Amino acid sequence: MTLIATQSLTKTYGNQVTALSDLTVTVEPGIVGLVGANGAGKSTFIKIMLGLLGPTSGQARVLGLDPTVDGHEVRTRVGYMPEHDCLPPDLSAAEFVTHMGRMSGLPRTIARERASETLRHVGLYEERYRQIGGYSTGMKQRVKLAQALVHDPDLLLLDEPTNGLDPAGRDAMLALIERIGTEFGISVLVCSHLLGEVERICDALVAIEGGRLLRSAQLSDMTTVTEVLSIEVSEGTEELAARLTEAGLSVRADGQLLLVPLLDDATYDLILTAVAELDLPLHRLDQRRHRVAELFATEPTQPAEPAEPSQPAEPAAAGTTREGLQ
Ligand SMILES: Nc1ncnc2c1ncn2[C@@H]1O[C@H](COP(=O)(O)OP(=O)(O)OP(=O)(O)O)[C@@H](O)[C@H]1O
Repeated sequence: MTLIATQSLTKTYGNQVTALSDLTVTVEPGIVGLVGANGAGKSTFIKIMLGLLGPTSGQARVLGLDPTVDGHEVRTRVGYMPEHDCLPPDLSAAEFVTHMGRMSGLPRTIARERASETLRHVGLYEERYRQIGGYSTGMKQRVKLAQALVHDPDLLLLDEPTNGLDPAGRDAMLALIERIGTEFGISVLVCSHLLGEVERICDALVAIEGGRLLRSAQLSDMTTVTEVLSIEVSEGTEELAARLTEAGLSVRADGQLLLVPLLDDATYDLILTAVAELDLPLHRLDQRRHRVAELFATEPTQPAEPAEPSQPAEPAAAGTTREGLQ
């Protein structure tokens, strides 16, 4: 079942700011990244899906429901982790998550049990009776995740879940989201301006820019194999580069890697012969895959609808990363 489907969705704030513009997209089950620079329209998108904001024009369906009409039902089936800190400092995590469970319609005892269970899933079981005000940023993010999970939703909407976390905290949060998606079978839409981060855990990506759809695809379709061989030796990289150039190959260095166009099978033979003759420890020799960020860096914008001749879509600057999307 399609989780989210929008048709020409547009949202303007006070006739001045266009946060979403003619956005037509579908989100299928799995872990899906909604990526875009700050201000691209991700939070607006989520709030419309939850029925917290109405669109200016266009339609949205979430789990087959229209959030402008069935907002309450949508919110009972969807968990939401907001971007900003919204936690009461003088309540314990157990009290707060139980309260949120009650707000979602769970009976008192069930809400208490589910709160303990979800706090265990997010790794806060031992700390659950401490006041939230004394928690670290990472712990607060986990409380926000627990309250989104407490009513056992079919879909989680997470707005910048790694905000404010250090690298280890980010890794832990991403691992937790991945586990929720794979082990619990709950679909997740993760909003982030950090493309390199979400691509690690997502099955599919939806990229938006200035409220418009940039690209929507399965991750596997985005990481296509290229006609370039990537070579890594533990030592003697420069020596090998020189030898391959002598052999007539066009060699490009990329950090510790050497990149060589794959012309035919003879290219493999030339490389293996050079490595053997120089007696170098070969660490890796494989066909390079595009990284997702490279695709965003070099491909022109694909408008959702054909652009008006008078208003051509602006291509992305070749060879640069999109501003703010890291
Ligand atoms: N309540 C509002 N009133 C006016 N403009 C708004 C409002 N909320 C958002 N905007 C504007 O709409 C645009 C999209 O904002 P939105 O918060 O949806 O983007 P975002 O991708 O979630 O970015 P961020 O991660 O920085 O929140 C921005 O230009 C923002 O300034």
